[in-house]
Amino acid sequence: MNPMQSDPTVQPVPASVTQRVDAADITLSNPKWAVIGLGSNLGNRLETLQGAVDLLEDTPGVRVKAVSPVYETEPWGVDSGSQPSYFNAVILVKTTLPPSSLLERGQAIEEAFDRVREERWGPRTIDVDILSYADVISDDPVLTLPHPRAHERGFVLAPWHDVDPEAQVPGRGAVAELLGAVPTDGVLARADLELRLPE
Ligand SMILES: Nc1ncnc2c1ncn2[C@@H]1O[C@H](COP(=O)(O)OP(=O)(O)OP(=O)(O)O)[C@@H](O)[C@H]1O
Ligand SMILES: Nc1nc2c(c(=O)[nH]1)N=C(CO)CN2
Repeated sequence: MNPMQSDPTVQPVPASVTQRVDAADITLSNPKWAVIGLGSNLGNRLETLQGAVDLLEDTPGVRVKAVSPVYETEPWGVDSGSQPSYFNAVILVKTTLPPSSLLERGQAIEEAFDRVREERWGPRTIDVDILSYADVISDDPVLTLPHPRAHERGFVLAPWHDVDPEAQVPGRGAVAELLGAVPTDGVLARADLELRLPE
C-alpha cells in the first residue's frame, strides 16, 4: 500500500480534544510560582522538613527554588504547653502541576511521614500547606487559596517574608505588612539550623 495514501480508519481529532491538549501544553510551558508551608512537631523535625523538601523536588513538574530559614515556634491555636514546639519553614516552588495535583502531592508526602489525623491542630510529623498558587483566589474547602489562615500566622509570615520579602498574599496584602500586624513572640529563627536547597 502506498504509505502516502490516507488511512480511512483514522478519524479526525475533535476540536475539543485539540483545545484540551493545547491548554495542557500552555500549562507545561508556563510554570507557576507556588508557596508551600511546612510544619513538624513530632519526631526528628529538621530531618522531616528536609525530607519533605526533597520529596517535593523529586516530584515531576515541581522545582524547589528557595527555602526559608527554619523557625522554632510555639504551637498556635492550642493550649500553651499542650504540644511540643514546631519547626516551620516556607519554600518557593515553580510548578507545571495544577493546584489540585500539588495538594495531592503534599498529602502523599504527609502520608509518607505517617502523619495521623486525630484532633484539629493536633501534633504531627509533617504538615504541608499550599499557602498560595500564583494569584489564584478560591474558597473551595478542599483547596482554599490562599491558605485561609496564612495571613494571621506568625509562624507562616516570618519565614515567608525571609524567603520572599516582596511577597503578596493574594487578596490580603503584602506579607511584610501582615507580619507587622500579628504576634511573633514564640516565633524564633533557629540560625543554627538550615534546610538544603536540592541541587
Ligand atoms: N491551602 C490548603 N492547603 C492544604 N490543605 C488545604 C488547603 N485548603 C484547604 N485544605 C484542606 O484542609 C484539609 C485539612 O488539612 P489539615 O489536616 O492539614 O489541616 P491542619 O493543618 O490541621 O489545619 P490548618 O488548615 O489550620 O493548617 C485538607 O484535607 C485539605 O483538603
Ligand atoms: N507553631 C505552629 N502551630 C501550628 C501549626 C504550625 O505549623 N506551627 N500548624 C497548625 C495546623 O496546621 C496548628 N498550629
